[in-house]
Amino acid sequence: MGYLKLVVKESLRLHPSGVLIPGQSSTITNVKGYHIPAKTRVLINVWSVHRDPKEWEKPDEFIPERFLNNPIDFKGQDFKYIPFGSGRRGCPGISFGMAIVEIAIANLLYWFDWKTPGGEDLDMREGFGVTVNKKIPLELVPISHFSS
Ligand code: HEM
Repeated sequence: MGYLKLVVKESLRLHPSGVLIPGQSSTITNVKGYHIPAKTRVLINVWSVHRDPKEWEKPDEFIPERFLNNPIDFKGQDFKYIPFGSGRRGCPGISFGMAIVEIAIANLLYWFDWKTPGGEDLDMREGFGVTVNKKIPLELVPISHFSS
C-alpha cells in the first residue's frame, strides 16, 4: 500500500483531474512581474505547473519514487504540486477521494492481473475537456489470480 500511494501521487502529478483551476483575484496583485487587477478571472494551469522542468527532474517521466521520503503532500502548501487545488477553495474531499482511489486500485490489483488486448503499451495521451480524460478509452483484459 505504501508504493500504491506513491503511484497515485505521481499519477495525479502527470494527469491532474482538474487541468485548469479557475479563480478570481480579490485584490490588485503582481505575480512574477505580471500585473493582475482586482476581480480578474485567472486560470491556474495545473498541468504545466506539475511538469515545470525548473521544479521537477525528468518532468514528463512516470517516477513514483520521486515522492519517497519527500514531505510534499496534497494539501496545496507547496505550489508546485496542487492536484486538489490550494487555499480556501481547495478540495474538501482529499481524504475521501484518496481513500476511494486507493481501495479501488488495491482491489483491482488484488483480484486480477491486467494486460492490454494485444500486449501493446498503454496510450496515455489525454483528450480535451474540463476534467482530464483519456484520448483513447482504456481497454484491458483481466486475468484472475484465483481459479474458481
Ligand atoms: C481524486 C479525487 C479528487 C480530486 C483530484 C479533486 C480535485 C479537486 C480540485 C482540483 C478542486 C478545485 C480546487 C481549487 O479551486 O483550488 C476541487 C474542488 C472541490 N472538490 Fe474535489 N477532488 C477530488 C475528490 C473530491 C471528493 C471525493 C469530493 C467530495 C466528496 C470533492 C469535493 C469538492 C468540492 C465541494 C470542491 C469545491 C470547493 C470550493 O470551491 O470551495 N472532491 N477538487
